[in-house]
Amino acid sequence: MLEVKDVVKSFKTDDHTIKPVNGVSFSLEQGTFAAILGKSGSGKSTLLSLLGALDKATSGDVLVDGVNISALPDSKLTAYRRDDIGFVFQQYNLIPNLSAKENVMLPMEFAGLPRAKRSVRAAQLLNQVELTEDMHNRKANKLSGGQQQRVSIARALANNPKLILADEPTGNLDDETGELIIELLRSLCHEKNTTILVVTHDQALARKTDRRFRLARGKISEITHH
Ligand SMILES: Nc1ncnc2c1ncn2[C@@H]1O[C@H](COP(=O)(O)OP(=O)(O)OP(=O)(O)O)[C@@H](O)[C@H]1O
Repeated sequence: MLEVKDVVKSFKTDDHTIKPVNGVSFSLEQGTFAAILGKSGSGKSTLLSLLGALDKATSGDVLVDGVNISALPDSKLTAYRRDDIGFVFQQYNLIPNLSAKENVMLPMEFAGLPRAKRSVRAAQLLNQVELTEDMHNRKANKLSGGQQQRVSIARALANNPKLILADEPTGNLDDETGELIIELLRSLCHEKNTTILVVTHDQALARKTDRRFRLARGKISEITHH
């Protein structure tokens, strides 16, 4: 469902051009839990932003379910980001003074789902990520890190995306909470057949994935299957 073909991203600085992503190709089948690993500066976040259409590749193609997102006009990219991709961030990026449920309802509102349906679906998703009901109406800034990450995963699932992209989802959590979040992502992947790609330094997280891609200086240096 994801095909990345010879993708390059270059930036011009004052006196030279740098290529944080320099000819990356790989593919992922639907329902795969995959990780991108690599040292700091190896190009992981840049690659993730290309896959999520937060930035445009300089050359190469990114196909999601057969649609080449590198060729989509800007007007269609907004809909792609909203409908086809779920984002999970290290810092959760919730709206602090909205409740857990309101945070999850927000992307559904952008997608035009009627209010009553948004409310029911948000509650279902929060139950799915095992956030207890007494937390649903609690403001995001009154939740623990692990609880906030659960809300952010529920929000990522809101519009039933084809692909979830997660940048260091356990980076701000203690080991035990991180472990629970890893298990949650893994079960979502395998039970709901969602494709999840995480960028991580967390070895415990990487060990739980089905496929790992190691980046070094903007290129894939190693692929591991499990
Ligand atoms: N907009 C930009 N302009 C110029 N250089 C950039 C830009 N974005 C990223 N880079 C450079 O590209 C390289 C790769 O950055 P990237 O953030 O993708 O690495 P990373 O592997 O995610 O690192 P980390 O693990 O530290 O987050 C770095 O040297 C960075 O400085």
